[in-house]
Amino acid sequence: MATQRNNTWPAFPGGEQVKIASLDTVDLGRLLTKNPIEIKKLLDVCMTHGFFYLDLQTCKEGLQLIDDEQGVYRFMEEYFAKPLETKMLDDRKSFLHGFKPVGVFTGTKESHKDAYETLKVAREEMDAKSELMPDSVKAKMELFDRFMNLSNLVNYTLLMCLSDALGLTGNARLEESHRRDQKSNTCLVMLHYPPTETDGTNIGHNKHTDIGSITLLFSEQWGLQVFDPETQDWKFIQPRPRGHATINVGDSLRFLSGKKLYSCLHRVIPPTADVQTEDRYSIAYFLRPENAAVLEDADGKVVAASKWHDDKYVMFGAPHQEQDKGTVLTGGMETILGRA
Ligand SMILES: O=C(O)CCC(=O)C(=O)O
Ligand SMILES: [Fe+2]
Repeated sequence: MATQRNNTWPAFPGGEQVKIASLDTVDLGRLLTKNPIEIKKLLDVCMTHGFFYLDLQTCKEGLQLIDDEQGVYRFMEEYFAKPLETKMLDDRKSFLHGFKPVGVFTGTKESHKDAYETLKVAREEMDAKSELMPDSVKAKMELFDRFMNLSNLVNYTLLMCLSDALGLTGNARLEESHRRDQKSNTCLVMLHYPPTETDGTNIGHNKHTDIGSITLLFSEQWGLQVFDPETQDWKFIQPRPRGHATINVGDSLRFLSGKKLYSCLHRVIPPTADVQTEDRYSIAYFLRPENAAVLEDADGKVVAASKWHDDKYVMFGAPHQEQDKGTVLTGGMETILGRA
């Protein structure tokens, strides 16, 4: 039985009525004890929506993650409030490590750039306690190490339950292409959407499917939207702070599952008509396959997981016209869902 720590979730800003996605909730405690009904439910949501809430309040690992989530927000408020010049010292011009300023990628609106900055910590650098990690992260090593380990445990639990539900054995099990001692692009990404101008050139986080296998996402604020194939429009995802994470399947897991699982199309827009009025924070832990894992993409092309990662990041920076020409940005899902 879930101990509900909080079920009064924030209302949409300004009291406006908006379309809200109806997502199922999966229980982490039940998955950890291999409850067959919960495992079946997990498979069903991953085959039909690819997006769901995960209730973290039903096991000690989840409760610790909820507490640490708050610690990470406090860190982010302090970190992103620093002057740009200071944050740029952490810019390693990398898709996997360090700081990225606002405006590197394409935004949600034609001829606009993105409106978010990020700080990334790769799992392999955390595992190696690498000196290359940002000093501010190293100063909070205990928090980040625990947070990333718990996020990893959650995503592996999902992966193992999905392997069970799909009846996979031996090397075909999904965990076998996500071995922790192999090189991968698995990482923690902290995202900050600063307030924007009315007529600014930066807006949102453009529509996309995630590159990797499973994304564990936290945010206490509105802005995330998912494309609903039934109604052919965007719906907001209700934030459920202090108790739930939002989980989604990414392209790599879709491809590894022989396209049985559904990699979901999503984006972030300011909830208040094109202008981000408050600072928005979100935290994503991206579990990705080993770099050498072999994927068959939406066009039937065989690619290494690391190449899919790099190609997709290059596409994030391309103009809309270019993005719309191929299947990379949305993992081919627009052919299935309809054009967003
Ligand atoms: O900021 C968010 O809520 C979502 C970010 C996201 O979709 C991503 O970084 O892939
Ligand atoms: Fe995403």
